[in-house]
Amino acid sequence: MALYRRIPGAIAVITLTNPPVNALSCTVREAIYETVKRATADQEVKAIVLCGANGKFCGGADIKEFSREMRGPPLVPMIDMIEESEKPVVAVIEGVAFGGGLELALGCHYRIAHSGAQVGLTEVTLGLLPAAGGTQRLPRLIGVPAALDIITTGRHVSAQEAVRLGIVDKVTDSSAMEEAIEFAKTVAGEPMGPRRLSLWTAACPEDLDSLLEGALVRIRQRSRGALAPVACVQAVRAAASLPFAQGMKKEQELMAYLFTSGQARAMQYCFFTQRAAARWTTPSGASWENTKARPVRQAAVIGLGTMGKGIAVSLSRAGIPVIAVETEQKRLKAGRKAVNSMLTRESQKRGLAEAHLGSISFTLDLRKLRDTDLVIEAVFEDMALKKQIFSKLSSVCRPDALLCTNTSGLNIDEIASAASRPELVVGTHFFAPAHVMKLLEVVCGPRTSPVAVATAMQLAKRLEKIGVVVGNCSGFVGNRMMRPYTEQAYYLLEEGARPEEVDLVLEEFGFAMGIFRVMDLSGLDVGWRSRKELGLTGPKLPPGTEARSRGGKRYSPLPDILCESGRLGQKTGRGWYLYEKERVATPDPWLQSFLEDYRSRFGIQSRRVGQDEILERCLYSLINEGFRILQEGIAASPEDIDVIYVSGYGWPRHRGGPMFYAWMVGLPKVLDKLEHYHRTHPDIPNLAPSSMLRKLVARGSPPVHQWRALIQQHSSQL
Ligand SMILES: CC(C)(COP(=O)(O)OP(=O)(O)OC[C@H]1O[C@@H](n2cnc3c(N)ncnc32)[C@H](O)[C@@H]1OP(=O)(O)O)[C@@H](O)C(=O)NCCC(=O)NCCSC(=O)CC(=O)CCCCCCCCCCCCC(=O)O
Ligand SMILES: NC(=O)C1=CN([C@@H]2O[C@H](COP(=O)(O)OP(=O)(O)OC[C@H]3O[C@@H](n4cnc5c(N)ncnc54)[C@H](O)[C@@H]3O)[C@@H](O)[C@H]2O)C=CC1
Repeated sequence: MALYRRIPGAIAVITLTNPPVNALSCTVREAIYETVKRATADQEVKAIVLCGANGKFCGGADIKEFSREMRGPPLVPMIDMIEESEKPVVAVIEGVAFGGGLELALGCHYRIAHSGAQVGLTEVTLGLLPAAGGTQRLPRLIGVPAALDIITTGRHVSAQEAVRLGIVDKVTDSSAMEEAIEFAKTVAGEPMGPRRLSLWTAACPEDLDSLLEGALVRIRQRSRGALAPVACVQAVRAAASLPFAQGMKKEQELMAYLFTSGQARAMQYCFFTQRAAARWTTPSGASWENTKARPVRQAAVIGLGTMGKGIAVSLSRAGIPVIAVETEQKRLKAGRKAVNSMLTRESQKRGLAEAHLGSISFTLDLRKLRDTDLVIEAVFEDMALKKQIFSKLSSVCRPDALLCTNTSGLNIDEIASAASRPELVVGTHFFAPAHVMKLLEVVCGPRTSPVAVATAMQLAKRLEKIGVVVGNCSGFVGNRMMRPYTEQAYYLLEEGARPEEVDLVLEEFGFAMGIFRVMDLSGLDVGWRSRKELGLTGPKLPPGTEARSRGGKRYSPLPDILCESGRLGQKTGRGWYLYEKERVATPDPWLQSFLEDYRSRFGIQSRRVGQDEILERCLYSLINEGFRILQEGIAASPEDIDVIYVSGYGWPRHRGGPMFYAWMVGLPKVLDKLEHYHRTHPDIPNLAPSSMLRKLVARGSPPVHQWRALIQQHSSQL
């Protein structure tokens, strides 16, 4: 709702009141209409101040209403009514003004913000565009280039930047409300015509076409295949070239197109599932509601390699003092140098004084960890080494210290068996680069206590990451699902495809990089080491093992052969691609002839593999593994799997995540295709459709949010 009150000085104050973010629900819109009409009709009122309750102006339209039939007064005429008011309307922006919230403020004649506030037209992140006049008013207010950037990225703009750009008229460190009231008194009675943005003309550069073309290029790089940012560019073009009314018409047409698109549905699904992941539960009844996290006042990181460095930076950035441990002086020195320069870059980027960062001390002595509340181990992926460290930690650390491992797939329970308090051992699987990537898989072993889960999830929140609780199995959720996906990619090469063909299909789907480019970037030796560890290749492989079969199942030795010949990816200048210029992947003629020789050596008839087959075999095998994970209770819900893929593996947000995508495609189609590919390749067992998929199809393919009820009938590993 919106509360109305009169205060001395002939001011009416209208307060949006819809916790937690004062979203513009049907009731709120009705109340705004009514209160603005009341204020404009009241002869005693000379100016109107519009604010939000509880220190937040407005989080925009009520996203929950998008999936229902629209009721109540629409936003556009409501904002027009405010703009047309003869009495000045001053918006008080505290907390946030996002999406429809900022559009509402743009309809007001003045905007006064608190210095801690943020504004933004965030609709593009929900698969939409700012369709309450935002695409037309913002370019008129701040010019086309700056508006184009804000509208197509949906980025959050600080109050300081907002005043610099002219989005708000004034920023204050003290009470924005008081400032706005005083200001309103000074402008009461002035003509409001010049303050109506709909009457302005957008300042437009001469080279408008090249500006818009440049934006489209960046959009294709950032989010290939996404409809909303492209529609945003079209709407801004309308603002630059058409009168306001015609621009508004274009905005509405584009919105109608986006609103009913599967992409908008997928992105709104992502918005809610990301938040739902924090509400974890385990079948034992433990949950985020009934389990208190332990306070973390000091943390430690063991190992300052690729991951440890980023983890230490993340902790420090959250204001947590860190002790970083290495094995030898040289590595410690290198780690310290790298961490310090990352922190300097961070503080420059965020405009933070270094004093706001948690201090980091560096040591070779594990005994220095006696007072830490939480330790994160990030040493080599080696079970014996990890067990040795956990055993030492048990004797060095306080008995209640939480012991976390960053293993990317080893058995948490086996690691915990080396600790004296296995219930305080939990997996905290960060993703590279750890100070950038948002995902944190919180891996719960059979003996992990609820308090350990709660503390790790609380840590995720403090580090501004998205924590998702998963069960203990080889590769957990994310990496386990990657295995069948990468295997299919190798098999496709064996059968006749080229790496660049596979990558192109995946990039057209929306991944920022195809799988072969990803492997080249992270290093082919990562998977090679793990295959050697598993005895699939290398010295542990029993003599006489067939080259293309392991345990009666198909196996591709292609990546092993590449590694054996020193092709480890970007770092060696060649892998699946050639890198003559740093980081620029070019198809390698050597690889092409190597693949031809390989096929003829093994009598494989090369064929043209179609784009549909590439996409279906890669994605459906990954999705099928997701169904198995659900069936085994390794993930609590399909939504959790989707959050993991969108926030940790570059799955395009506008496709919702693998499980949501499967539902959008149609579960019967996914089942059909898997059956077909499994018939064609009976030696690839993970193409056999999982029983969970069959069950869902048999139940009529219910929407994703109903799967959880079916899954609960299965055992859970959480
Ligand atoms: C605001 C935040 C920054 C707050 O963050 P934080 O404090 O961290 O809290 P959260 O955990 O994120 O949120 C708390 C809680 O609130 C819920 N929530 C947040 N925002 C909203 C919202 N806007 N609506 C509903 N609920 C919201 C959130 O889900 C949490 O609850 P939980 O899920 O239960 O845990 C942060 O929340 C944030 O960033 N929020 C989103 C801000 C945003 O993106 N806003 C934009 C919304 S879209 C918008 O405003 C669009 C428009 O204005 C356009 C309007 C035009 C509409 C016209 C429709 C015309 C259609 C024509 C089509 C015709 C089709 C046909 O022909 O049929
Ligand atoms: N590299 C990646 O992309 C990811 C790795 N992981 C996991 O994170 C862990 C670390 O991986 P990386 O950082 O890539 O390894 P890395 O090889 O880059 O670094 C490991 C570091 O640990 C140090 N170390 C080894 N033994 C030690 C000991 N006893 N005490 C203190 N330090 C010791 C080494 O000196 C080295 O600096 C592994 O378990 C890995 O599986 C998880 C997610 C992603």
